[in-house]
Amino acid sequence: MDADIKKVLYSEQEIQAVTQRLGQQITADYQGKNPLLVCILKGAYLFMADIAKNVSDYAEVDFMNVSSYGDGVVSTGNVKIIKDLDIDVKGRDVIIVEDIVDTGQTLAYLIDLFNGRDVKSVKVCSLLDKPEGRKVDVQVDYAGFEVPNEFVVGYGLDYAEKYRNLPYIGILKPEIYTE
Ligand SMILES: O=P(O)(O)OC[C@H]1O[C@H](OP(=O)(O)OP(=O)(O)O)[C@H](O)[C@@H]1O
Ligand code: HPA
Repeated sequence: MDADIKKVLYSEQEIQAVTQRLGQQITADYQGKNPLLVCILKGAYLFMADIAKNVSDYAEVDFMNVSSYGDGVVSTGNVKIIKDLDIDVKGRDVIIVEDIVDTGQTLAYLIDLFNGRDVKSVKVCSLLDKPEGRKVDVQVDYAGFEVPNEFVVGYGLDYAEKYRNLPYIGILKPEIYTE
């Protein structure tokens, strides 16, 4: 699998350190509240587990599966809900847990959706931020690492469903995919 990776950007150890830092920040900011951590599947499945373990105050978790990339490396721009939340978000302090914010289209869609469902507040925690990919202006409140404008995989992120189980974040060799 490593043969498909051009460069490792962030090791498992570096990711653990950043999830600790973000978990501590969230714990401090939400003291006395009961935030709902919303994991955006599938990409955020590993990050969610690490963030949840590092939020030391009381928090609830729920899962939503949305997709807009299909099997390609370019967003279709059409965000589809594959699985919705189980918990009612009305009046809740929601923290969206994402693996990456790239064009920003998924996040813009989700923020609109949750505001329409009358949340008390909505913030965003993303392991990766790719600012050069942005097509829609969205803000990441808790960001792990900035990545360059290349297709990255690992630690939850896929190309055509592969590489999600890599324990690190790496740049995929361009010859592996076709745009
Ligand atoms: O900022 P954007 O350009 O919208 O990209 C970010 C989204 O794309 C990926 O999801 P994807 O649609 O690939 O589904 P997946 O999480 O199941 O892989 C990723 O997990 C984010 O949710
Ligand atoms: O760079 C990326 N890699 C994997 N999934 C993604 N979804 C948006 N950008 C990316």
